[in-house]
Amino acid sequence: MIELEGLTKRFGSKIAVDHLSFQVRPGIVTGFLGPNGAGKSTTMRMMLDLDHATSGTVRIDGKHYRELEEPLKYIGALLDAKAMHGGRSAYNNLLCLAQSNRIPSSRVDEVLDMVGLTAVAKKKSKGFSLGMGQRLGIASALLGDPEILMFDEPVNGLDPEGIHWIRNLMKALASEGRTIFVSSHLMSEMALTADHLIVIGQGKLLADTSMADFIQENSRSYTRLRSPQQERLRDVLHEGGFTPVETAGGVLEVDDATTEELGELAARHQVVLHELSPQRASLEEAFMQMTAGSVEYHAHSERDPAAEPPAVGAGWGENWKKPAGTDSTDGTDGKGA
Ligand SMILES: Nc1ncnc2c1ncn2[C@@H]1O[C@H](COP(=O)(O)OP(=O)(O)OP(=O)(O)O)[C@@H](O)[C@H]1O
Repeated sequence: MIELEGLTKRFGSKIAVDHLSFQVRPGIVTGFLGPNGAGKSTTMRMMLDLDHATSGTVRIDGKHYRELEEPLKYIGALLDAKAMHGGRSAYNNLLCLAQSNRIPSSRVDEVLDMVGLTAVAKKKSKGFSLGMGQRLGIASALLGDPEILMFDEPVNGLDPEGIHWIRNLMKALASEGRTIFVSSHLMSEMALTADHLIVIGQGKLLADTSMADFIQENSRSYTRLRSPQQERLRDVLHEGGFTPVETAGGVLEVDDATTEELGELAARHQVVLHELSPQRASLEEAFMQMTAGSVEYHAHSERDPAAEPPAVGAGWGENWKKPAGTDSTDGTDGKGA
């Protein structure tokens, strides 16, 4: 378990992290999202005591990082894959880390095997590709067999097989009851990996919620219907009390109805259906929805918001429906569930 309470970091006049309070719970993968410059890396660095907090606290299983006797055995982290000593082999990089943390050298072989680097264990890490460097960074995070693991952009530079591997690794580690905290800019990847989301913008907590609830509350879900008897279908839907909206290609879209209701209605009136499909927005679309109407979007209103990336800066996330008691604007952030 990781617990943040009122965590704040100032760099001069810049507030990078602003009274953040949340918990990262064991047994699930918690995703950490926010636009560039939101304060994710600074938050993670403070969790590991690499940056000193201006105010507030972080507790790792109830203790401050500095109070952990052998920290690698409590918390492992991949923050910067390039942090390894390039002149040393992958094996020696891990061996040095193991020896300085009283971890048996046999564990080095185990983690090299886990990340698929056994064949290049004796090669100097400066010759490694970005993906191999990520794997070495993940190996170092796993070295102490910690209960808590933090990964900052772990899929950076990984090929599809590597992405699949890290996704399954994180899920497997979580299913063993470990606490997994991961940041990523790849929304599609995050949607497949994380069970819970912590979202920040401009250093402030915007959301602390399950993945399913986040998508549900920030997007429209509807049913798509196609039929060779389109006009008849439209009439039947109207008679059934629904309000179909016709879109391109003769597709009808209906909100607030289940596929069962619509399918049975069509069957009762002997209308042939070629498509009856529930539509649920992706995590990325939910983000677009969350940021739509923000101050920045109004500033660019002549352009199509759907073609824009999520807004960064003032107003980011204003549309998020915060759970009661999580208002961070007054500096008294509520804790997440
Ligand atoms: N050492 C520093 N000195 C001054 N400002 C800093 C420093 N480190 C971070 N910042 C600023 O703090 C803010 C948060 O940065 P941070 O790197 O934590 O964001 P992030 O969410 O990790 O961004 P990204 O997604 O781009 O990695 C940014 O405005 C950044 O410019």
